[in-house]
Amino acid sequence: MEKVIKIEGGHRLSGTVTISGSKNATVALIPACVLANQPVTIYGVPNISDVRSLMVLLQELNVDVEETEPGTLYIDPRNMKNIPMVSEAVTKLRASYYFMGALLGKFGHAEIRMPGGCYLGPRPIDLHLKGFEALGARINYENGCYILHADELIGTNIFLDISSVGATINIMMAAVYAKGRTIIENAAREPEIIDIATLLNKMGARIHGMGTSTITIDGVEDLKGCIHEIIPDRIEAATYIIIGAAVGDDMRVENVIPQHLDAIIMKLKEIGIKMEVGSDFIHIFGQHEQLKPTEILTKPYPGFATDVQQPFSVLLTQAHGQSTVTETIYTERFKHCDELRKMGADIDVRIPSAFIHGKTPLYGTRVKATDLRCGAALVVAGLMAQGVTEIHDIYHIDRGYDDLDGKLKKLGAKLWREEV
Ligand SMILES: CC(=O)N[C@H]1[C@@H](OP(=O)(O)OP(=O)(O)OC[C@H]2O[C@@H](n3ccc(=O)[nH]c3=O)[C@H](O)[C@@H]2O)O[C@H](CO)[C@@H](O)[C@@H]1O
Ligand SMILES: C=C(OP(=O)(O)O)C(=O)O
Repeated sequence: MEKVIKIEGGHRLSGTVTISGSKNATVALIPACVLANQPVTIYGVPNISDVRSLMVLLQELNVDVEETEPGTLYIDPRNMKNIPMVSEAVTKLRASYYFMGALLGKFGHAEIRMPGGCYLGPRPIDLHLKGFEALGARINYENGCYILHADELIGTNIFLDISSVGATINIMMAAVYAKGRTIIENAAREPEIIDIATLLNKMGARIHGMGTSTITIDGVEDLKGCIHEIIPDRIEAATYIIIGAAVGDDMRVENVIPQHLDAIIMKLKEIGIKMEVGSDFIHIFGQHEQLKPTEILTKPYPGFATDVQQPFSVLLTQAHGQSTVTETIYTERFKHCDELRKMGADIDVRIPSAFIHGKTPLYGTRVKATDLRCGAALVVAGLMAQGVTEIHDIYHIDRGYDDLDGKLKKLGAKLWREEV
């Protein structure tokens, strides 16, 4: 027996949806909290399975973690024990690898098995490991487990060959207690990185330059507790804006930082979506004229986010003519195209690009969420399709979308979960 999401398509949506705290910030903020020597409270925590997996991992490390009210986590690492992280929970998400940087930074020692997360093609962690080594760590890989050890971490200059989000955050966490100054060059500039650095600075870290490609970390001796509110999820926001563009009559997406969505807003306007961009909301006006095709090239922030490419592609099936989506981050991130084809889309994939020929009607059928944003794409497609779409492997979707069903139902969508 498996739980699936069923969506009856063809209903127009309207009303307001409120965006939750950023998944990709949260999953790094939680491991970052163990660097403190006193309790930390974080607000705006999304109710997603990645957070529940991280709570299990904290408990295994004997960290006191409590959801004091919905969306608020109290994390007290004072009785923490640095035991090897080999449980199943590590493999449930990508971000468990942030415990490498956090534990290495705090204790000079970390043992952890290979993380999980979406399969988007190969996802090496060589840049994380090279960064730790540059700070003075020795790394062994034994029985499926990374063992990182340093008698002392010493600040140094680290140039990232690729501006990796994960490597930037992991190195930042390892370096907060290092002796002297660490400079990360070609650092990633994603808003989530600013959020993690802000949390660490509230604790007493000395990090500068976050949000630029040069981040400087001056090591400190102690990190205290603090309170922190997570930034809104720009990928969840983009997903609902795309839903508004696809099937909305008049939809308002609230709790967004529009600046984080500049590249996506530009593309939506380019294909013919009409919207008002407010200070912390985006209003999508319904019923657009014939959509125009476009070309998308995914890029690190502030470029077009790879995580949005998949749901955006669904919208492009409704544009008149050929659109091209080219991946420069994860060149194999096109599994959603196979599923969309089952629903009637006309898409050729020649890696690293997908060629989408529109406009084609979409029909409900049985499809599989092969990864998180493929799942999001199938939800968008299901809302647009004629008939009922049955989405399998929905655990991927639940990793990253807080109260998806509730939010969509409030907007007038017809969807439900069923054991099949
Ligand atoms: C939890 C989280 O925040 N996940 C996001 C994060 O993933 P993640 O942090 O894993 O992605 P990275 O920014 O590290 O990856 C960018 C590129 O660098 C490559 N690379 C990365 C590290 C490394 O050591 N070696 C290497 O070659 C990757 O294969 C990829 O081609 O950023 C991705 C790119 O915006 C998003 O799709 C994910 O949603
Ligand atoms: C790929 C993603 O997540 P993760 O890195 O956690 O697998 C995503 O959020 O689209």
